[in-house]
Amino acid sequence: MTTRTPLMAGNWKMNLNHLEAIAHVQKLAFALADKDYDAVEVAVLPPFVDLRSVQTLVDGDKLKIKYGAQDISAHESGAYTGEISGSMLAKLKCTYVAVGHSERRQYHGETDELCNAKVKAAYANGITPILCVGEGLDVRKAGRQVPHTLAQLDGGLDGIPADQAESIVIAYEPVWAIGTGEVATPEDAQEVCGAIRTRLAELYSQELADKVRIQYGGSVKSGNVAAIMAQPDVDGALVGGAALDAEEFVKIVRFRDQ
Ligand SMILES: O=C(CO)COP(=O)(O)O
Repeated sequence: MTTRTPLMAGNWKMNLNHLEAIAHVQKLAFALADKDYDAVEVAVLPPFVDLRSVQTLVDGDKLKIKYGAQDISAHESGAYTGEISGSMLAKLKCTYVAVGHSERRQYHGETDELCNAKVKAAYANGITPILCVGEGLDVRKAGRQVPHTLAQLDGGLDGIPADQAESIVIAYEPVWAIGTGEVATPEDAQEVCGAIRTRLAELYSQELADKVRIQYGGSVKSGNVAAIMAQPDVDGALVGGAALDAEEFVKIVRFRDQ
């Protein structure tokens, strides 16, 4: 069985301007020690306008913290007002990019087809996608969370070859648990994360499925992270609100101490 390094990523959403971003990353850098980075990969996903500042700080001080964007254009360049291309993100040395976050699907009508194009755009530029999947409350109430989430997974991975898919990160984020304070139980998280890994094995191979990191996201805090991380198929967390508080995020990174 492959050991997967947990990935704790803070999705800042539309919070923290570039000055606040610098202060926040400095706080994380000050608090986190080499042993934290040995045990866990730590990443932040700031707004686009912060990325240059974060890059300058991380490069200048040789910080071990990784960073990435919250979205990517499906297009490489051209007349797409307001969009940011994968090559621009690669130039800023982004390691990760979130694709298909439920807020993008909900407020910007992003379909599985578009998410798939964005996954391809990320790989074309050497950036690792964090493909976000998960069901809304109506689907959960109907007990259809597994088929719904797996359909999003299939759609996002369509045509992605194994040599790319083996590095993908999947974030299972049940929409009803995002920003609501209502966290999925560890068993809820495991049910769907386990089903995602089984599907990856069907689509590719067991060996590949064992390598892929599957995060849980939705009201993760220092008080609930340990129980969620104890699940066999949960390999990290995609943290929203709690990632805006540096001390709290550091506690989440140190989930084994909680
Ligand atoms: O959407 C999320 C991370 O991408 C989760 O947000 P919260 O942690 O604020 O619920």
